[in-house]
Amino acid sequence: MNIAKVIVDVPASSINQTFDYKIPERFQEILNVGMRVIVPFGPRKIMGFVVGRTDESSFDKLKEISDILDITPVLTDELLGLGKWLADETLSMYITVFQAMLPQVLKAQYRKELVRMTEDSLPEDLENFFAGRDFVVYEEFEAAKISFYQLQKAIQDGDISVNYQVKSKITKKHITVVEPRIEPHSLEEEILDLPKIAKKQKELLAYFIDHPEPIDQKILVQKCNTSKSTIKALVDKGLLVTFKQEVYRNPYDDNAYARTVALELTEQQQEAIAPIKQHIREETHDTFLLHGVTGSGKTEVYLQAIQDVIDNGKEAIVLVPEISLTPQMVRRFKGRFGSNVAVMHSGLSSGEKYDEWRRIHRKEVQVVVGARSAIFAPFEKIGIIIIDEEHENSYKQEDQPRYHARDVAIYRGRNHNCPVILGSATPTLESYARAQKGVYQLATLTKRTNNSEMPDVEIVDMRDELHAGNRSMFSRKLKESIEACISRGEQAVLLLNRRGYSTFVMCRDCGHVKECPHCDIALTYHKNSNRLKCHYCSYEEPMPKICPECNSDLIRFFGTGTQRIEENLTQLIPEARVIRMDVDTTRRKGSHEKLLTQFANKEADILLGTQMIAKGLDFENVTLVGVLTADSMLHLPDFRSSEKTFQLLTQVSGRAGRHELPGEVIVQTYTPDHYSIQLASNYDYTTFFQNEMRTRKAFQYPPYVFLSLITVSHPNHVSAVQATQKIVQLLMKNVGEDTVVLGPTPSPIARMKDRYRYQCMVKYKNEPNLRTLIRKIIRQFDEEVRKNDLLITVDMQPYQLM
Ligand SMILES: Nc1ncnc2c1ncn2[C@@H]1O[C@H](COP(=O)(O)OP(=O)(O)OP(=O)(O)O)[C@@H](O)[C@H]1O
Ligand SMILES: [Zn+2]
Ligand SMILES: [Zn+2]
Repeated sequence: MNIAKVIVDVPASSINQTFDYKIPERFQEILNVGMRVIVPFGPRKIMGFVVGRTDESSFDKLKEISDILDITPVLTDELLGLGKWLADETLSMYITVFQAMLPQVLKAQYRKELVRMTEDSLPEDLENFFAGRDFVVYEEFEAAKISFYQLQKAIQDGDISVNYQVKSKITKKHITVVEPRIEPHSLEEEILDLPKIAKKQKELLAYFIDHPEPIDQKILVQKCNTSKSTIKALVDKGLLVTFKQEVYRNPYDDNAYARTVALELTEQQQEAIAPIKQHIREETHDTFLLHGVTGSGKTEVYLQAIQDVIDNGKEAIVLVPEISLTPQMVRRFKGRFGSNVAVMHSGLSSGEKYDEWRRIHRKEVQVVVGARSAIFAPFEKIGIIIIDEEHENSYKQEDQPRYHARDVAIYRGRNHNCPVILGSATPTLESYARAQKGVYQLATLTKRTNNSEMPDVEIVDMRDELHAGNRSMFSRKLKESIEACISRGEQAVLLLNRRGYSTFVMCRDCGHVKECPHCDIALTYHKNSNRLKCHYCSYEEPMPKICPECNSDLIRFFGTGTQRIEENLTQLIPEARVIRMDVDTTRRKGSHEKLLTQFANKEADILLGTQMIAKGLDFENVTLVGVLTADSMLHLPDFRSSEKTFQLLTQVSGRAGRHELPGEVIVQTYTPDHYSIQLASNYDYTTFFQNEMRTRKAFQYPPYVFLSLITVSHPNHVSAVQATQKIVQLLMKNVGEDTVVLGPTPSPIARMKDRYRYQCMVKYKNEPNLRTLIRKIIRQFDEEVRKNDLLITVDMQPYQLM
């Protein structure tokens, strides 16, 4: 078995296969499948994953593996198999999938360097540049402003060569630890021997008499109010020693969480958990849909199921939406399982993420709570997989590989013979339909744990407000309720459903709207900088003073950004203290948590924010929830817009009156009769499901059919249309009768970053060879993709149709 099969780090469809390499003698014993290696590939050295070992190769002149990057495999056999399946399923490259399974720091970085190959003199510029050195990093050449042509020629002549160095980004954290070198009783003598003026040194030694154990130098300096130089002086005298120790970066102080114990389950919870526990015990796979109203105690069910898994010696993966990985959520898991929990989400630094991953990899924890990519946790004895708020869009990755965490969860659940739980107050139509058909097991929690009523929802028709002469964003009813709420000393949450709305700039005279010159989308006004920005390509320009079309000075911004709402709010109710939460105020690391903590500490009366405030928050003093524009999402070109509206309204309503105090919800809308608004206000999921299923059936959308979306983009309009047209034709010729191929149609955002975008949509019920077919079709465009800047992306389960 001296040949390794390697997937190399070249994300190109023509290279999406294994390559054979000889395993040199010195690596024979240690090289294992799942390790990362460095291999020569063409003129350079690159990273690759070993996916197999074999004795034979159909090639006779094999190159050798240059180096091994890992000591233990980073991908288990199960993950390698999963990666292969996932790449096929989502039409992605193997390398892209493997890298998606690992923390960012394990992706290799390549450094180019120039190597002098000759003793003869080089052209003057280059000679000066090398200045007697044998190697120079490539960036230096770029900075040196020497003609590239000269370098090219020297490379052709063999005087200089380009070397690719693979550098891993891994950094481990070390601390300096201090401990006494001699026995405590001898320390006493030493103290007496020290000169009188060495007071600080004496104090420090005295500390070690009582605490002889090693201590982090930083903590020691703080604790003893001493300095590094004092420590050093004692080290020099041979009384103390310091050494470096590797530590994990743990962003959470595990001791800071008060331990909780299992609550006595309500009857409904018991009924829901019984079959799950049975599967844990019997080690069998099944998928459960836990449909429970907000506040019905789904999380407690998860916690107790996980406890069983831990007692069984197995491991648990819990996925929560990125946004709800709030301190509250972390506290609930760390509170129950302490340091047995690793947490993975994008708010951590890449070093912290790597350390949390290593704790999982080394099996030092049994539970991981994380966002989407935690589904790839390298556990080997998984006993349960839980996806909380399973309806959340963030479980679908909108980038290669375009996978849905739910599919991965079920695949791994089968591999490990363990139950998978999907939990939500508003399950996706897809999941609920599967539960109805018996593909998933349905468990329902209809009551809140404290039996408190769901808060009353009042719908306010904003057209009536206009007729009554109220042109503000706040209805009279909402204003009154906010004032009453504040005067009772309670708190309010206001949701601005911003998608589809933003602050665009329009000329009042001629109606001209400022658009991005590179994308077909209006520019957004940013007040802080008084500039217009594009959210798709980061283009920006200063806010114009006059209209570029008609020179009128009546150019103004419109729309309803959170910033403007905040201003209106403070004008309307000056005594209100407001915390605003949106992408702008939560950009900095930790700011999300900080704002929530302030709100929890009652430092504000109102929490105003976008979607990110709708989920998972549990504040006992919140009694009023206001939705400013319930319908702003309804009119997006997306067949899921009603479903998303229903979900959002239900989730945000669930934030009010969760504890002793009764809650109230006010929903402002211009379309009060729309069924998703009406039914959400009655918490009527079942009727919503039935209605929406009828619509989906009539228009042939999921879950009645499957969709595949192919998007083609090119800087030239005609090229984009033509390529899409060709794809459509090739598909039509080869699919079954019942399959519908739509297109070419311009994407809803028809131009982005100066590229024209067209799409082709396939709707099908049964098309077993579709993936192979699409792969084959795309291969026909390989050349155009490589040379002509054509871009084709395929999404086998599209959620974003833009
Ligand atoms: N069996 C129980 N007895 C008493 N209190 C409980 C019980 N189960 C859960 N709770 C409490 O009820 C509250 C709501 O529960 P939890 O947050 O788990 O609900 P949820 O269904 O996850 O809600 P949401 O979907 O709104 O996040 C929590 O404060 C929780 O501690
Ligand atoms: Zn104008
Ligand atoms: Zn743009």
